[in-house]
Amino acid sequence: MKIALKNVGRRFNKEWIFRNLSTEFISGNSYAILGPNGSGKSTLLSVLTGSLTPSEGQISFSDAKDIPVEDIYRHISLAAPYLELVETFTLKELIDFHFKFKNFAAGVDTKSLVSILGLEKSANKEIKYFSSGMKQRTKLALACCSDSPILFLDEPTSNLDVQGINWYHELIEKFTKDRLTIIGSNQIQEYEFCKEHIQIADFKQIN
Ligand SMILES: Nc1ncnc2c1ncn2[C@@H]1O[C@H](COP(=O)(O)OP(=O)(O)OP(=O)(O)O)[C@@H](O)[C@H]1O
Repeated sequence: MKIALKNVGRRFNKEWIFRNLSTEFISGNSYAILGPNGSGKSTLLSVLTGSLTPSEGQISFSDAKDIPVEDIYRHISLAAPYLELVETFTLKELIDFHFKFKNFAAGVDTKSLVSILGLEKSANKEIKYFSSGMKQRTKLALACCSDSPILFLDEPTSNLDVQGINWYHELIEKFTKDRLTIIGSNQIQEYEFCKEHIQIADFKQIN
């Protein structure tokens, strides 16, 4: 799986968030998109997931052959602060719902996913009663335990305590092999395993 960008830029009104970004994201590698609050990490992630169109330049998705942008969602899993869970579902119902649209990663099923989460006692609890850390773990586990070849994680450790951050590292270790993993972050503990770094500031232009 490959995502290729050629001179890609995105602006909102007259403000360029980034410009002249040419790079490739390739399966088997992990990439960190870095920058302070408001620099454009989520904007670039939205372009890479195909949910936001570049204002200039070209983006292409390919596996053995080209994948049209309107189909790329089939190949992607995403966990992000702006993605809401269905609050009226219990954890088990949420897992069943999610995996109507995605397949489980090898060796995972509903029971083992609840166990990976360490939330056996909350399997029948509605998501609206989950703490913010429990919700964040759930988002990460749903994304990581899906069999999609591309994994996007935006601010993956938000709301996680030290124990939760260690749990995140184990999840990454177990479920990112051979995938294309892209992390939007400004915290080292979220992306220290990523060999490739993209600093949004390197693609800023003064208006
Ligand atoms: N739909 C939009 N319309 C106008 N401006 C927007 C829109 N979305 C984002 N922006 C602007 O783009 C810039 C980058 O925002 P973005 O959310 O990508 O940053 P970020 O690096 O992810 O920030 P954070 O670390 O705080 O999540 C900000 O100035 C933001 O106000």
